[in-house]
Amino acid sequence: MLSPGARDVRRIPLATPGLRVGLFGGSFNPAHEAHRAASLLALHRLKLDRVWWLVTPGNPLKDNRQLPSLEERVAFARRVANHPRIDVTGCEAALGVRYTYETIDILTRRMPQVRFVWIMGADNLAQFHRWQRWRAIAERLPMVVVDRMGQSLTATATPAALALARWRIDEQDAAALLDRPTPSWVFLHGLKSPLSSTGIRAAQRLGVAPQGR
Ligand SMILES: Nc1ncnc2c1ncn2[C@@H]1O[C@H](COP(=O)(O)OP(=O)(O)OP(=O)(O)O)[C@@H](O)[C@H]1O
Ligand SMILES: O=C(O)c1ccc[n+]([C@@H]2O[C@H](COP(=O)([O-])O)[C@@H](O)[C@H]2O)c1
Repeated sequence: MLSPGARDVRRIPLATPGLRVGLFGGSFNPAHEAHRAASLLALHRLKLDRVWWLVTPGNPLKDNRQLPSLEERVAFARRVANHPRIDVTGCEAALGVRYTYETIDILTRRMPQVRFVWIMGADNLAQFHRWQRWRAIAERLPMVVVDRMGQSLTATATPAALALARWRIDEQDAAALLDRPTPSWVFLHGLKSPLSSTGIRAAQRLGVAPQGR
């Protein structure tokens, strides 16, 4: 049986009909300022009401043996997010899903009046063709890709980006993304943070300050 605290960690945030919600999935091992900055960039440029950080029980493409518990990652992510429009949840664990297609399938069915958009960093666009049912994800909801240091030029030349290229809209039309039929996606420039969880974990092991802090 789950403790009351664990239930809170896994709860789906509340959303009223018509709300514009960005879904930002991640390992958050640990959460850092670039996650917050990417969320705020998407919030402002797409005129979202909220961003939900979906702390994954385990990225299906990563080795998760060293992954801290969901409870620890959510608790720390909440401290980093610290924003009235960002909700942090481990609800994928409660829903019993790990693949993003399953997550969005459940959320869009349960909340048909909520207008969801998937948010990811440019490194994930470069891997997107390896995700389960990635084409179906692009058909189910609009997507926003946030630039990431070292990925600006290469990410848009990767298999999924090329396959979806004709549905990419101009960045200056980003605020209209949620009003368009899917597939539809936008690449947002304006964030070039070198922060990564990998770098933070390495810095913690070495006892030095992470790059970008
Ligand atoms: N510096 C950054 N700039 C833009 N997007 C980022 C940045 N860091 C993380 N993201 C995005 O945030 C989401 C969650 O990322 P994640 O929790 O894996 O952090 P990470 O820093 O990429 O971790 P790791 O180094 O362990 O892969 C992903 O979509 C990722 O692309
Ligand atoms: O659905 C998939 O096949 C899939 C494959 C790789 C990553 N994802 C999702 O991508 C998000 C980013 O993961 P990460 O580990 O890069 O932070 C997170 O929500 C993962 O569940 C999803």
